[in-house]
Amino acid sequence: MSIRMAASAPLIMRIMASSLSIAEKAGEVIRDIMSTGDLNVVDKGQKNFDPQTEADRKCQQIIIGSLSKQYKDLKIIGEEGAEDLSKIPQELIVDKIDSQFLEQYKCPESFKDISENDLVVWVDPLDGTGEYVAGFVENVTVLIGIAFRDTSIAGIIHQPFFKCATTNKMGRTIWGLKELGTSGYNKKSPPENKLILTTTRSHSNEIVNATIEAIKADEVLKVGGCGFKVLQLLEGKAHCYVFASPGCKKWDTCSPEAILEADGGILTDILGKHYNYGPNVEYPNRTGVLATAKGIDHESLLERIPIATKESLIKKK
Ligand SMILES: Nc1ncnc2c1ncn2[C@@H]1O[C@H](COP(=O)(O)O)[C@@H](O)[C@H]1OP(=O)(O)O
Ligand SMILES: [Mg+2]
Ligand SMILES: [Mg+2]
Ligand SMILES: [Mg+2]
Repeated sequence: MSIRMAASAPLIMRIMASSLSIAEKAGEVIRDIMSTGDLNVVDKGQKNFDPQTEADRKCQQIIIGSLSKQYKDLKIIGEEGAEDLSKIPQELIVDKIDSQFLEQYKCPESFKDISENDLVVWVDPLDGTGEYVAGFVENVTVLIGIAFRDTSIAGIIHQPFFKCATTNKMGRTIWGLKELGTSGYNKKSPPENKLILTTTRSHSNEIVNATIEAIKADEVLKVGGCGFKVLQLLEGKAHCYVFASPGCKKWDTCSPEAILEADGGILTDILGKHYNYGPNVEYPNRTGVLATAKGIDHESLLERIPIATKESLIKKK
C-alpha cells in the first residue's frame, strides 16, 4: 500500500495500524530491558508498593511520542503521567504503520467520520509491572485503548513474552474494534458445566476475597494484569474476571474492554455499568471490574456479587 493510500484510510483504522507497530516496538523494549537484568524500579505508591520500571517509563515515551507525532490533536492519557514531547529521544519514535492491517480490514460505517477531537487514547505502557518484577513475564502486556465520545471502541493488547509454538517468535499482538471484530489469539469458549474465575494475584483484600467466595466458582485462577486476565477470557481459560477493588484505572480496562466486547463478551464495573472513558474522567475504576467471556450470562454473575461488596465500593467513591 502506498503512503498516499494509507493516509486516505479512516482515522480510527490509521490509529490502530500505527498502534500495532508501536506496541510491537514497546514489546521489544520490555524484553530488552528484562535481559539487561536491571529493571531500575521506582516505588510510586503512597500507602502500598506500586512499582514502576525503566520499561514502564520508556514504553510510555515510545507510545505517546509516536502517536502524538502522527496525530497532533489526539488526546492521549498514559499511566506514567504527562510527557514532555520535546524530551522524548528521536530513536524511540516509531513512524511505521501496519499497512497489512489497512489493506485487509474495512472501517465500520459508524466510525468512518471520526475526528481526532472525538477520541481519547488510554495507554498502559506495561500492564502487570508487579509480575514483570517478580518474573511472571507471561502476565505482562502493553495496552492501547481508544475511546470515542466516552465509550471504549478499540484496543490493542501486545504480549511481549508470548512464544509462538510453531515459529518460536516472541510476542503477539491482539486487536479488536467494535462492529469489525478481533484478531491475534486462539478464539475458544470456556468449558461447559463449570465456572472458572480469574482474579488478581497481588492486589487482594478482604472485600476482593469475600466477593470471590460468594461467586462459588469451581476454580479460581490468580494471575497479574488486566490485559492478561481478559486474554484468558478470550481464549476460553476462564469464564469471568472479578475484581471488587478500586485498584484498576481507565488505562487498564479501556483496551481489554473494547477487545472483549468486539469478541462478544462484556466488561463493566461490579454494578453492571460501563465505565466512561471521556477526556475529563477520573482515572480510578472505583467500582471494580466484572468481565465475562462471550456466551456467559453477565447478569447472573452480577446477581452473585454480595450487596455488601457493592455498598462498600460505592461508599469509597
Ligand atoms: N492497588 C493497585 N495499585 C496500583 N495498580 C493497580 C492496583 N490494582 C490494580 N492495579 C493495576 O491493574 C492491573 C491489574 O490488577 P491485578 O494484577 O491486581 O489484577 C495491575 O497490573 C495494575 O496495573 P499496572 O501493572 O499497569 O500498574
Ligand atoms: Mg495496568
Ligand atoms: Mg502499567
Ligand atoms: Mg503501574
